[in-house]
Amino acid sequence: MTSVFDLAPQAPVVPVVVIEDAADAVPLARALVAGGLPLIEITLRTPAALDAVRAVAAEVPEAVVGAGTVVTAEAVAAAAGAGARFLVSPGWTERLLGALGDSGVPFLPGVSTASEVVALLERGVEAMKFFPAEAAGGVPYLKSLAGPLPGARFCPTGGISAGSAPAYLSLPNVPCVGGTWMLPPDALAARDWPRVEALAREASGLRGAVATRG
Ligand SMILES: O=C(O)C(=O)C[C@H](O)[C@H](O)COP(=O)(O)O
Repeated sequence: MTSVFDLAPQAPVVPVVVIEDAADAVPLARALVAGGLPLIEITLRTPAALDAVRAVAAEVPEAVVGAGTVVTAEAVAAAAGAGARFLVSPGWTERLLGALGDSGVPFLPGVSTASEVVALLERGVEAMKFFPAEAAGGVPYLKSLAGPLPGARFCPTGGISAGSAPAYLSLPNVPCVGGTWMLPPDALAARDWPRVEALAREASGLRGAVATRG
């Protein structure tokens, strides 16, 4: 199955969106895409989330929209039905993993310990979300996993900022990071899409910053 990491390999950052009004989804997604962040995770934390996924899938073809906070088998079916092209969960259980695998949609189950990583590798899953990234050990933790578990690749998410993202992106086992810093609540409340686009553009340049730093 296609890995989430192959859906938009040029995008170093996955914006994690919490949406209150589905009508905001399309302009918000367009701003993120224009800023260079086509991979967009809409969390299933609000009643508007599935409509938002549906709208972006239908109206913003340049975006690769996914669903986050997918914690039940029922949510897997709902998100896939709404057109989510990838699914993200903060954790996993056997039942959830079974539903994710059966959906045919690329997914990132969340892990925060070495044992969980081993358990997923044992089940043939190599793409994972590292959550909550900063609270669970951050860059030193992921650096420590790279030696014994080089097959696992992570999208760290949780507490990451524009300042801390480059250190994550410099790790060999981190193709991208997730975060909300390009979506400040006041900009969303004001529907300030140009500001979101500018912050997205800054975020999309972060891998370049890592590369030039060597
Ligand atoms: O909703 C989910 O499924 C989650 O796992 C939580 C999100 O990844 C974090 O809420 C990211 O938010 P920041 O910490 O602001 O970057």
